[in-house]
Amino acid sequence: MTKTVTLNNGIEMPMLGLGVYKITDEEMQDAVDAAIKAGYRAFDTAHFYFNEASLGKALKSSGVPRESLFVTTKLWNDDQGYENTKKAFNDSLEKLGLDYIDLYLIHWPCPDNDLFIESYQAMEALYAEGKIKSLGVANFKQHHLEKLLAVAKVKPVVNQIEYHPIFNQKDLQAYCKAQDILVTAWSPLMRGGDLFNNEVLQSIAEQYNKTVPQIILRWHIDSGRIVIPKSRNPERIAENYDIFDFELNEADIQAIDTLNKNERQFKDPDVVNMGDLK
Ligand SMILES: NC(=O)C1=CN([C@@H]2O[C@H](COP(=O)(O)OP(=O)(O)OC[C@H]3O[C@@H](n4cnc5c(N)ncnc54)[C@H](OP(=O)(O)O)[C@@H]3O)[C@@H](O)[C@H]2O)C=CC1
Ligand SMILES: O=C1CO[C@H](CO)[C@@H](O)[C@@H]1O
Repeated sequence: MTKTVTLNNGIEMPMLGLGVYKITDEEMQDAVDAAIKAGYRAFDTAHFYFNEASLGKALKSSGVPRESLFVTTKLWNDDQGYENTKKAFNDSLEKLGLDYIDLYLIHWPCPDNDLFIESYQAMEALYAEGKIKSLGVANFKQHHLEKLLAVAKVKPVVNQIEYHPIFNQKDLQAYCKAQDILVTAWSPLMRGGDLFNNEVLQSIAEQYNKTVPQIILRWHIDSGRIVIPKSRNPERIAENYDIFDFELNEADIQAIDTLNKNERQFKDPDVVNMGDLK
């Protein structure tokens, strides 16, 4: 049974969802079927992933009632600005085949265009119309949030940021917590690879009779972060969900915290601008 968390607007959000970046249209139906079967009800996509239509189609064919699903999508950098945001949102809504989005995020703050306030104001208008149930941001550093919070009428519920054992953003999470904003960890598994061979993680995994990815995901959840691991593989999708029958003790959480090297795997949000990442 998924653990949920209550957002600052009273809405319940699952703490584990399926990230679908790089899941192709051809792979989507099997991935969604496997996820629904395992118990996932939350899905994280973006205009930038170019798979909103196949995600929407797969969710529809799952037969799960709309009110039991939690769908997140994101405003792409090139679509920032008041009118552009409304247009981009409606486009995402149509592609997903939905009549509302559970959580809509500004994907990157984009310091060069300084449009995120305007974009957010358009999102507030869509929120008032009931087309977006919760508003949020992604890749916002503290200074971006301060600027937004100074004018926002509706508080963002989450900030979705890069977070994994090698890049631990504890200070930003603490700032978000003080503002009643939750952190969602993107690349929660650091996209796998060498991290899975880490000896500290392997020894904790043995102790709990779990796999390293399961330990990392549990570390996030036990530290108060929502997670959206991506997998296209049905076995790994199920494995990543099978983490609700144990909790890490404080010593193990701290041992994983000490793996931090402050190394982003991706660009600093202060240098990601409109037109980047095409
Ligand atoms: N807001 C933002 O700017 C960003 C948001 N995101 C969101 O976060 C989600 C997750 O992040 P992502 O960058 O995809 O990286 P993840 O940390 O979720 O890692 C995904 C990779 O790990 C592999 N993997 C997943 N589970 C396992 C497992 N149990 N055992 C072994 N390998 C595994 C997957 O391979 P396989 O598929 O073959 O199983 C894939 O290669 C994205 O899909 C997206 O929704 C991501 C980046 C930026
Ligand atoms: O959501 C995303 C998926 O990952 C990309 C990096 O590989 C990011 O640029 C983007 O923000």
